[in-house]
This record gives sequence, C-alpha cells and structure tokens, in this order.
Amino acid sequence: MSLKIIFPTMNTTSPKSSLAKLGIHTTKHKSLKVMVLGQSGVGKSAMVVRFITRRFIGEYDPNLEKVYTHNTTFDNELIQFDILDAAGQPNKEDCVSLDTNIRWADAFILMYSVTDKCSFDECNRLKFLINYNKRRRKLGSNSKDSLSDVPVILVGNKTDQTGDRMVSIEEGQRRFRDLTCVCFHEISVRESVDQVQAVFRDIFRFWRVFSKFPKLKRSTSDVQNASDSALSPDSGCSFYDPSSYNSETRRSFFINANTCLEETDHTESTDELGSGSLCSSRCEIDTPFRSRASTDGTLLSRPRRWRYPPPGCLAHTNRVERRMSISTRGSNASY
Ligand SMILES: Nc1nc2c(ncn2[C@@H]2O[C@H](COP(=O)(O)OP(=O)(O)OP(=O)(O)O)[C@@H](O)[C@H]2O)c(=O)[nH]1
Repeated sequence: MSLKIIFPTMNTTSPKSSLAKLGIHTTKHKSLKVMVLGQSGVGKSAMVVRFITRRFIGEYDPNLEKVYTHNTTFDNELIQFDILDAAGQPNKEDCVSLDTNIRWADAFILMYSVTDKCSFDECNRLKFLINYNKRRRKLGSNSKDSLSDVPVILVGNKTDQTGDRMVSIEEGQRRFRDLTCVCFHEISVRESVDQVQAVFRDIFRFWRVFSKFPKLKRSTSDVQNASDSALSPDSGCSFYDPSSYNSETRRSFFINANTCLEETDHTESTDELGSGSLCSSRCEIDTPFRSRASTDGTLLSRPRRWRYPPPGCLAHTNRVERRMSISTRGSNASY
C-alpha cells in the first residue's frame, strides 16, 4: 500500500509576502502611544474617531477617557497607534492620572479650537505639564535613552466655523513656536478627513525621527539625513500659507530635534530657508563650535531647561550673543 503525501501548492501567497511585494515591511511592527490633550469640547474625540473610522461623529461622552488601538500604514510601515483621548475636564483624581498618562505617551497632540481663546491658552498649561512630567521621567530613569525628548504637535480645530474664529492662524503659528512644538496644523475634523490623517502621519514621522535619533545621540549629519527623509514636502505641516510650507516644516523640526540648534531662530526669512538650504547652511555656521563641543559631552547631554512662562519670541539677538560668547571663551567655558 502506497502512501500518498499531498504537499500544499507552492504558489500560494502568504499575506506577509503579499505585503512585502507591496513594499510594506511587516517585520518591524511599530507601536506608537499618542496622547491627545486639550480643553473639553475642542474636538479630541471627534478627531480620533475620524482618524480611525474616517467618519465624523457629532457627540461623545465628555467624561469618557479611552485608549483606541488602530493599525494603519504610513510610509510603507505598519504602525499600531494606541491613542489616548484624554478627558477634557478632569476632576481631582484625574489630575494624578493625567501625570501618569503623560508619562505613558510617546507623542502628543495638543488641541485647541480656533473658536475658543480659552482652549488656546490652555495649551500653555498642558505643554508645561508635558515638559514637567517628561523631564521628571528623564531624571528618574536609569536608561541612557531617556524619552524626555518627545514630539508635540499643536492642532487648531474647527476652522469650518469661520464666523466664530477667535484665534488667528498667525497666533497659532506663534504659539507653536513659543511652546517649541514640532509642528502646527489647522484643521476641521468635520470637513476633512485628510487633514486629520496628516496630523497622525506627522506625529508618526516626528516620533520615528526622535526615536531613531535620541537627542543625546543626534549629530548634525543624523539630523540632516533624518530631516531629508522625514521632512519631504508632503510631510510638512498644514499651514494654509503654501509659501511657508517647506520652510515652516523644516523650522519646526529644528526647534526640537537638533541639539546644536536648540534655540532656533524663527525670524529668518523664507528665502534663507529655501528648499534644502536651512540644514546645510546652519550646519556650516555651527561647525566650528560643534566640532569643539562634540569632544565635550557635557554640552550635548545637558538637559534643556524649561522656562515658564515660555520664552516666546525672545530677541533672537540674545541667543546669538550667548552662543558667540561661549565660542570665544575657549574650551574651559561652561554652558
Ligand atoms: N464645527 C465643528 N464642530 C466640531 C469639529 N470637531 C468637533 N466638533 C464638535 O465639537 C463638539 C465637541 O467635540 P468632542 O470631540 O466631544 O470634543 P472633546 O475635546 O473630545 O471634548 P471632551 O470629551 O469633553 O474632552 C462636538 O459637538 C463636535 O461635534 C469641527 O471640526 N467643526
């Protein structure tokens, strides 16, 4: 009696190989924990649900604090978003959990409504809390790869309510710089699912750069490479002014992502920042100082001090003077 062995047909395609053919890499499945923060009623839940379901749903339970898990693909990478939609009106006990939640998250979306000035001002307090808790985590951590350096995106919602606007786009841009967020979007969750997608795509891209190049390890060339790949024109922030699109994108990245450019000049003209010129020109300017500083670990590893209220548009000249005075003091200078 002969035994007949049937082999499975060899031309079946596994889901994994199908994804590989499409250029989607399944081996490195990334998980990103995002916390959405903002005053009650600004549209946090609406945005998260819009991102996950592509639908705009009008009303939500304001006290509900929920973590949504959503798998999606950005830049040919599978990514699992764990999104915490924080309650907008926390009670006393929630304040403790707010701190815990902030420490849980890898990246933040700070949201206000362009129709509500209070929600705009609330972003200052929330950003301070983020910085405070992330810094505490850093100090309490033994890990060299501390996660205190996290991307925060500022988002103004409800742009469809043009007649009720209380916060201009210029004020939003100024605030995003003052708070040293990485990016600024103005969106309407109600009107556009693409704008919502863009917010999450950017948070993913900035997070990827930040985790690939931790602050302490980022060198000028790392940042240049990262910004080249992460900040292609289509990855930019959603400003309505298309002329500032690329420059603002690059600028925003340099605020937080570049140790040597920790205090970036935001007053430069768009011309100076013309396509691809910012990084190279800045690196040239900083090279002598950088090359000396790179032998002095204390400069790079020193945690950034958070000043509150934020420095705002501090005179650029002060920063330049400080940088110059350091560079002329010689190798014994302390920062
Ligand atoms: N016109 C307009 N209304 C919006 C938009 N996004 C959200 N809303 C409305 O704003 C209200 C509040 O939205 P929510 O998503 O519940 O706001 P929230 O920030 O989650 O509020 P809490 O849960 O209290 O923290 C709802 O009535 C939404 O329908 C928008 O883009 N345009």
